[in-house]
Amino acid sequence: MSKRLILTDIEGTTSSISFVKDVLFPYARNALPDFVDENRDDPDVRRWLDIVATESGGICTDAVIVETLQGWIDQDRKHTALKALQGMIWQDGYLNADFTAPVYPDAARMLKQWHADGHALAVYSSGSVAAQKLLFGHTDAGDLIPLFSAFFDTEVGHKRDAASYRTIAARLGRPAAEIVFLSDVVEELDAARDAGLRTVLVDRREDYPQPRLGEATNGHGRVEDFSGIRPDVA
Ligand SMILES: CSCCC(=O)C(=O)COP(=O)(O)O
Ligand SMILES: [Mg+2]
Repeated sequence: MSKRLILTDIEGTTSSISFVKDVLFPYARNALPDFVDENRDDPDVRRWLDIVATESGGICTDAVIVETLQGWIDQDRKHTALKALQGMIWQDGYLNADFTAPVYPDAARMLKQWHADGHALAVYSSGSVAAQKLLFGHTDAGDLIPLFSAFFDTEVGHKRDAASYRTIAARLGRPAAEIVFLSDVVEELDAARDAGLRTVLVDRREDYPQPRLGEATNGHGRVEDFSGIRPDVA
């Protein structure tokens, strides 16, 4: 029997919510106007701006699109267009060393350990695949990208839809029951379990000061850091 594959979320699971909310989101919010000014004719950028315009009721100026996107950042919308544009903007931040990505030490340690033990590792986050690779390529524990064999974002579907996890299992070529999904969000774990994946709630004290116990875990195994996870008995 092959070793179980570990599929992990990022925000609130491998990295703190505060890094995303207090560093990444404000960086993208501030940089958006200049980024759109400078890249409005790049087809890879225009494509996403036009999707935002369509969702905002049709024809609108780029200034309105920027305001819409900034509003979505404030609301933490997990919209694929926003996430794609954020990923492009964060590239400058990582390459200019404006920030590195903090990964919880237990997460970095256990991801390396599981990889060395022969478990395949993959990522599923609302952040775009490009943003995921930037983050794991520039962590405070070094470049962690070689640990992962696949990356998935909301182009496969939303994280609270069971169909997304079925698509991921099919793309990975693995039975759902051989995949262990790690997340801080119970609704995401519910969707993964509906698709037949194994699930673990990562309930970090730094991100969730009130422990989620009893009914709040909705029957998912619960840990406070990665050292409590046993992939082969999850
Ligand atoms: C990939 S880093 C950016 C994180 C982000 O934008 C986000 O929305 C994180 O959501 P997650 O699904 O990782 O909780
Ligand atoms: Mg999360």
